Amino acid sequence: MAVHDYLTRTDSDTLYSKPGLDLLLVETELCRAVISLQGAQVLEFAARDRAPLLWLSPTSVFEAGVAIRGGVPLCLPWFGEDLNDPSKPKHGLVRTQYWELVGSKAETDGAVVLEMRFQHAGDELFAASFDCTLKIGLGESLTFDLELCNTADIPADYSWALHSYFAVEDVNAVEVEGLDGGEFLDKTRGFARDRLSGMQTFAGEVDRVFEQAPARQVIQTPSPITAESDNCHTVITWNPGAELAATIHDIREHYRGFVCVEHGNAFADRWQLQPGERAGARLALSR
Ligand SMILES: O=P(O)(O)OC[C@H]1O[C@H](O)[C@H](O)[C@@H](O)[C@@H]1O
Repeated sequence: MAVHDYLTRTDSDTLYSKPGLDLLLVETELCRAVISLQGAQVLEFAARDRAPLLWLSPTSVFEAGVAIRGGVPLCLPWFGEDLNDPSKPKHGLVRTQYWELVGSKAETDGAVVLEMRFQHAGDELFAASFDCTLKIGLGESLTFDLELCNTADIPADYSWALHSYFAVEDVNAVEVEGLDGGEFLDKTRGFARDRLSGMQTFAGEVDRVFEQAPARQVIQTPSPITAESDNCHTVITWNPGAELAATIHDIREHYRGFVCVEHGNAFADRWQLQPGERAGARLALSR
């Protein structure tokens, strides 16, 4: 398959009638996907004859430097608030920066792999320079292969997550399998430690960090979603619930349509990389 057979360069005006960002559209026998060059963020993915995997806010803005609400943003090199300096942007730097598409190829099984790259020079927000490659696999499932290299001459801590917004029929009826018995930090209660018994459900606001979490979760909703990871030790479960959602301009009443089950290495699982050291991880999502 030649590149132009499956990849179209487009923009948010053409696809969503909201000018502002350059997008990639991938259409193959196996799937349809939309990817934003800002953030290397997958916004839409549906395998052929399958329900859409991801939720993209109908009220998201598409503006350079502003986080897009939905899909799979990559939060890196810190996750959530920078605890040492809350004035820094939430969820790191890379989700609001333009990434370079450095390569694309079609595999023999028909899957398309896009290779995206972002290089950080080191600045006042994050002193260490780093080089980040994200290979996005678009086939029957959606896969991410992340590789990060600390290119600085100082050691640095990297805390990150692929912040998947999964499309669900009704968040109140969703159950997440694969976290039973896990200890978590409850962000809604000042990071209090607690332990989950049974399935993770979403009655109201949920914001939990599971360290050393199992590699596989199943999101039970009509047409279940499976997430399977390799070297992602942290799972974060999030939905703001009705009350908090009402204060978030690009969520509001739409909170019922998604659940976030995020995979990465944050908090105690963060990567501590020496100068020149690399680390990698993989995540596969399917429905
Ligand atoms: O609104 P954002 O900056 O995209 O963050 C959205 C959410 O991301 C994660 O799930 C965090 O654990 C939440 O605390 C946060 O509210």
